[in-house]
Amino acid sequence: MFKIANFQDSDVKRMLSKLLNVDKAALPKEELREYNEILAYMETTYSMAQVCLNEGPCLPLEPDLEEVMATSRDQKELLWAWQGWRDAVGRQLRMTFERYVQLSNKAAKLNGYQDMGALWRSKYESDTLQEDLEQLFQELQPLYLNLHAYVRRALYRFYGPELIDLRGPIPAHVLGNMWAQSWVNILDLALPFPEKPPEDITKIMQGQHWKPEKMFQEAEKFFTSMGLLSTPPEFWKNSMMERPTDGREVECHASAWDFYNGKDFRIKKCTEVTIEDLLSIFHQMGHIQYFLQYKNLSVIFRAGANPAFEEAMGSVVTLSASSHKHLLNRGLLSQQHQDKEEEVNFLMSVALEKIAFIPFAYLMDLFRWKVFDGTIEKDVYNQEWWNLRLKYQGLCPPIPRTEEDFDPGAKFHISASLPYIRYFLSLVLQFQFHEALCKASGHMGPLHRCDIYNSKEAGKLLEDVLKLGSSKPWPEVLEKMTGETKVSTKALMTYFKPLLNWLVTENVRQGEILGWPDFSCSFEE
Ligand SMILES: C[C@H](NC(=O)O)C(=O)O
Ligand SMILES: [Zn+2]
Repeated sequence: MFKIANFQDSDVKRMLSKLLNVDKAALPKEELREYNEILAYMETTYSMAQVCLNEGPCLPLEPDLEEVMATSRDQKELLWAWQGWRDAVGRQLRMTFERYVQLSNKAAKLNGYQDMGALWRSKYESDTLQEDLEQLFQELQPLYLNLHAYVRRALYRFYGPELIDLRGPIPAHVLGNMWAQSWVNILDLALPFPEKPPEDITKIMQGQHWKPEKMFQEAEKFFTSMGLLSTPPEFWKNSMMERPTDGREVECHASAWDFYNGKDFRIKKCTEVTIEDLLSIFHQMGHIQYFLQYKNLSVIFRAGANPAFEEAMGSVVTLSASSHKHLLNRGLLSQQHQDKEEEVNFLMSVALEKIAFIPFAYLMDLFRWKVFDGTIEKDVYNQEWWNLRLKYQGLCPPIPRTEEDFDPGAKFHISASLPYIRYFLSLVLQFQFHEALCKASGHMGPLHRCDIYNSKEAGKLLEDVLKLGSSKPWPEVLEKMTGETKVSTKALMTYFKPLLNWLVTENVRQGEILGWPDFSCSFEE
């Protein structure tokens, strides 16, 4: 055992403190084997699960069940997919998850942490993390509550009062997504100016015969246009860009991989030719760019400044890539000018993706931290999950749930033991980064019209940050990029200001109630 205090050099001290945490490897051999079996079982159950129609085919999550959740407007069909997925996955994982929690906490204690939640939070090197997160969430609440009330009204217009209570939570199966974490797929029901619908970029991509490889090339071109690094030949040879057709069972949830040899970097994704998948590829390419930029650091520093930085790097590029200016420039839109109303429609589409996500991204680890620290005991896992879904997202299950169910297990990151607070922090950080990079690129005008494509100045600023990996405390890295040492919601609020103004006016006009005072979950008879 070495005493870090005896060392002077700050880099050496930083390295040693990181080396001290060996995570699961601290478990005795037998329990480590059991832990790995448990993780393999949870991930395999998730990736192999299908939901079968009475007569006829069984549907996997990607692309089939996600397609149903995104496009069906028949609430019975939506309920079938929603319930079927939770029966096929969540229910199967419940017992295993209880043992996963025990072994995880044992490993955490062996590394000197109170529980696994404390070990996960330690990656942010802050003893005020939870208070800071709650503060960020409170600042974003008005934006979310206005969006929730507006979308609830839109769903009420379509599904009627027997399904939607204008003073209550929204049933979780009609929001266009299996976990109601992104509502972008019901934009058609919630378009502020329906007489000016946005062009369908997926249709344009398919009309132009886009293929998965071209989507990856398009994302890489964005990074190289800024003077950043291109991917090595191994990337194109070793990546899995489509679901295999040779019968191999794969985990389709997109991911990026660093093989830590300076040459082998890969993305695994079951790509469909859609705008949603194109933006997801930009996100994954952001991970790859981070790997490339820090590949010459000592291996202990080959990570993001904190996990949220890793998620934000791809997402910040996506903010430019999804802008009207960029899509027009890349031939994916034909309509030159966007008037004020079309701009509100555009901001609504971004808000349905990003603002709807806020409470979901926050509660995913609020739930797991409480499970790890024992606040949530195993015989109430599911009701506590839904208490959080009601409190933070204003959602209800579409049908009664019991403790036979384990609905959190139906989300990939819980079956794969992947922490999630990184996505909440990334949501705020990516707008802070976007504002800084847009400024560096010389952008003038509203933040939501900025596109940093081709900007060498923005590329240089990004490169200086990416190269540092996790070799410096993240506040120092944040200051290098933005001049600030604290995560701030200011840039996000600036980006959505025009939409919030419109939403508040619209909700006042409709006499909407913000929130869900009728908090009970009424179930369809
Ligand atoms: C937001 C998160 N993205 C990712 O895993 O790449 C998710 O899909 O839930
Ligand atoms: Zn990611």
